[in-house]
Amino acid sequence: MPDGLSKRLAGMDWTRLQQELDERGYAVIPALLDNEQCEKLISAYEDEALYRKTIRMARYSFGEGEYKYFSSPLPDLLQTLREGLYPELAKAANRWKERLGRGMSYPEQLSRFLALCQEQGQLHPTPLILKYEAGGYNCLHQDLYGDVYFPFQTVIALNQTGSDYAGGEFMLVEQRPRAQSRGHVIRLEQGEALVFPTQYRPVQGSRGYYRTTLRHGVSTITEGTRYSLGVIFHDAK
Ligand SMILES: O=C(O)CCC(=O)C(=O)O
Ligand SMILES: [Fe+2]
Repeated sequence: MPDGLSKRLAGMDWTRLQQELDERGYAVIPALLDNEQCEKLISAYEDEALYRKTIRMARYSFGEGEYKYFSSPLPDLLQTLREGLYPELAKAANRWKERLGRGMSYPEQLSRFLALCQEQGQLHPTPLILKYEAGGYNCLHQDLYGDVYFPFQTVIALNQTGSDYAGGEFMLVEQRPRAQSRGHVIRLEQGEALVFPTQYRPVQGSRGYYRTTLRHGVSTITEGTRYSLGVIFHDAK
């Protein structure tokens, strides 16, 4: 199964993705997973052996809904996603590091980046599956789990807006220096992935690049149940 995914990743239009990331900070990858892959992930939601931790969001005032972190070793599909997306995103991360004049250098391979996480005691995998029922939502936040962090993350819609649920748009809010915040609303189709900045992005200004701060969340699900898959690259303490 991940063979098809590896091919899909290898055949992607990475040039366009790089351009979109630079121009607006985020990029959509159409049909990254097929419906069967999405449905398999959803049907494994109750298979507790796959997960290391369940978070009920209301308990921490994170929102309303639930998510589960996959345990190590990650299922093949998640390992393939993380490994396959990382190298191109690391190129973008290093380019942004130059533009922002801050941050670490990102190794070319995921395994080397994860070794850096390990050195800082960040040992636990962070990919997660989220489930929101009607009334659910995810407050604006950033996913930082220690000193080492990767500046991009990915979320994949596992079911279909319109037929499986209504509402539940992905929100990205960009806080600009000494200016009002700008909001982006992204409606993802089943199997589509969104690559977005974990914390900052460089924006071209009249005197070079400046930095905006990003937070993401999910608007209220008004009907049905929404499932999503989060692929975060840095591991957690
Ligand atoms: O459910 C979503 O679309 C967003 C999940 C999220 O916060 C994440 O993947 O980091
Ligand atoms: Fe998140």
